[in-house]
Amino acid sequence: MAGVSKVAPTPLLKDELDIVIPTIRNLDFLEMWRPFFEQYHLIIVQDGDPSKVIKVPEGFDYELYNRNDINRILGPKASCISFKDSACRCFGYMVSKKKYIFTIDDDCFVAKDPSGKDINALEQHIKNLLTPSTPFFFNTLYDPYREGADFVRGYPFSLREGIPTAVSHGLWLNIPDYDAPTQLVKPLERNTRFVDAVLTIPKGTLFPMCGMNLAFNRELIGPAMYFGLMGDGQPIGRYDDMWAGWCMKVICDHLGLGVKTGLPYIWHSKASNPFVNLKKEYKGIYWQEELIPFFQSATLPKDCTTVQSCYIELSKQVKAKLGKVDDYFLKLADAMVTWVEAWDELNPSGEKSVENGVVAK
Ligand SMILES: O=c1ccn([C@@H]2O[C@H](COP(=O)(O)OP(=O)(O)O[C@H]3O[C@@H](CO)[C@H](O)[C@H]3O)[C@@H](O)[C@H]2O)c(=O)[nH]1
Ligand SMILES: [Mn+2]
Repeated sequence: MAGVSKVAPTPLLKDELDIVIPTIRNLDFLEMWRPFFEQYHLIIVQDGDPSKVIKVPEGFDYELYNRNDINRILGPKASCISFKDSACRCFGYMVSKKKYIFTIDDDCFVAKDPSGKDINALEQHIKNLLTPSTPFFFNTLYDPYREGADFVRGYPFSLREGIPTAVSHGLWLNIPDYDAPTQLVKPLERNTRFVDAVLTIPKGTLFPMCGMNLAFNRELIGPAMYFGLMGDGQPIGRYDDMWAGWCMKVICDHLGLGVKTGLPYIWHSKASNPFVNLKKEYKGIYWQEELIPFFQSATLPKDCTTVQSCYIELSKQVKAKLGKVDDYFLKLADAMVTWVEAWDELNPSGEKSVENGVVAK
């Protein structure tokens, strides 16, 4: 029948996906997401003062963890979870028991597509995660698995099966995720450009992963999604998601897992203070000129076949090669090990080998 879509509806995955929200404020923003989120279980990671009561709108199914809970559950290993920084969200990844995670900031709202339709960001992330990635050969018509697109002429048929997708990185309308210097120079700049595309990030290419609107397959890559030590007592902030993205991408490339970026968009409503951000970021702005070459040249041994073993190996290389940049990286390397130990303690199902993107049973 004309006009009837032959495309299967996107599975809800409502019992296989947790939504992780780091927060220091009441979660009124959930009202706007209610049509899309109400069927899902939320994991709220309350940062800052644990005695503050976070109000969650009625009708949502959630568990909430504050700093007292984190300390109680992890004991001394809680030292690897940041305090007074959105990096605390990774505790939610660790305590979840679901296959998929979607994490979103509490100042991110439902965006509209050019037709004026509300964007179900979660549905698009699920589509991205359930369809393969193509990191080995670039498809010029973007996502070949999308309705109305395909592989173009010259695309090797031997590569058209693609590989499993581990991470789906969404974008933001209105306030873009700019660094502090850019925010200072362009305080009024707003992102109004809706680009209707999903791209696989090619193998061997790093990217700046933003934690604001992000989903991933926890079973494939969860142990690598450590949002590095930031915030209280740390010399740097706002590089938690960047650190996770660089470690994750090196491991995904090694294990044959894919990473996508593009749709879905959310509406990012609040620009954090650029001066506060500059104070948090400034060391990272020059450190990253040494960090990026480190990750670009990082190689993992063939016998690293699990995410955990890859991550531990990476932490050793961080300690050996980045300790000279600053003692902070010696502490971060240790925190990476603590994170994996804590992960395995809370997720005793054991390490699983990943061979060419396929998790061993
Ligand atoms: O100490 C804190 C501060 C904030 N949060 C929660 O984290 C997110 C993000 O907070 P906010 O929107 O105020 O900050 P942004 O600068 O826009 O954050 C984005 O930039 C990067 C920071 O690393 C990251 O990609 C985004 O988070 C909100 O949910 C706050 O409630 C916190 O937990 N602790
Ligand atoms: Mn924000």
